[in-house]
Amino acid sequence: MSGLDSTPGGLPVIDMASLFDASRTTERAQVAREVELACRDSGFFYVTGHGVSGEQFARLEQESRRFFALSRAAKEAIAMSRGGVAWRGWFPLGGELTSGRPDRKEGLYLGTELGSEHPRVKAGWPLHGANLWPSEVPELRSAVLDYMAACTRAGHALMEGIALSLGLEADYFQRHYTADPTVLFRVFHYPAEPETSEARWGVGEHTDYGLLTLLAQDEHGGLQVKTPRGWVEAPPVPGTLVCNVGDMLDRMTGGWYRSTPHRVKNVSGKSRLSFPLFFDPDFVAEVQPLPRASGVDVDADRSRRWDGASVHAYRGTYGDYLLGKVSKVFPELGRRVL
Ligand SMILES: O=C(O)CCC(=O)C(=O)O
Ligand SMILES: [Fe+2]
Repeated sequence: MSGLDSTPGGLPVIDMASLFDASRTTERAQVAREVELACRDSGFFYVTGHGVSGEQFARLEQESRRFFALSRAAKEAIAMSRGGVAWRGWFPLGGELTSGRPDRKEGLYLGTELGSEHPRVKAGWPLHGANLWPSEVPELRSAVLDYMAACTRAGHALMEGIALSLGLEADYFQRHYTADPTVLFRVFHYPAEPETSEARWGVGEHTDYGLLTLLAQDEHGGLQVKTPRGWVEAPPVPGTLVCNVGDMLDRMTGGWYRSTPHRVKNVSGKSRLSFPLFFDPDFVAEVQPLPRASGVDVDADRSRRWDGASVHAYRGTYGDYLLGKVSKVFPELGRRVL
């Protein structure tokens, strides 16, 4: 427990424990109010009571550090180019272009572990398949899979809180979008930059694509969020996850909840690790505006959207939207899949 109500930059810290227990109606209603305030303001908030243990996080961090310390050749053995259409594996520093420029980070792309017998894998669906694991750090596999399982449970619970905050039944998202969520997970390493360097962006300004992102970060910091009051730091708070609204929730709510631009610059002088889990709609879901009955006027707030209306304009499935986005940040892979 952090014991904090908010970070120095004003991002709220919400105890979400009651979202795991449907009988705690009063507390859940209170959490829903806090979630609503956060989503109406910056679209960013921290959570405690998320069910990911300190031990799970510590193992994830430790094994990830061991992975990034491997030689380039060892990391290249699981390069993304070997992951095929599943879009998994390691990419080097500068290998991803979040806002059209190379990011100052390396990373490991992961997701729901699906075997070759899974119907979607058999049918060759992009972004579905097996993760690539480094043979030199075999412990990384269970550390990642345990963490992802716990964090995905937190994602389901949080979506109940978000549904309640929008005046919907708690299981609204589960019923319509996330019975089989698209879960992508990344392990990022932002190397220490020399103090004199013009510190380029670790990740350029962007919004996330899906419903909700749950991010664990080490103690070094560097994440920045564009709030209505300007850019603020989202500093590390031990034991918390940083959550933010993605484009699909913005789309469903007509901008009532905001998918907020954020970026990373590692100025700590240390090597920083972060672990975003993207909790997103089923690949085949067609994401629709919320029912009017929820009381949210999905048209009213469209103009608040930071980049005009792009997330509201597209047609198709979440998978189509995601592939369009991913092919911009990884042009090489995009050419292979699309
Ligand atoms: O590393 C971080 O703190 C944030 C990463 C991020 O924004 C992303 O992967 O979408
Ligand atoms: Fe992001």
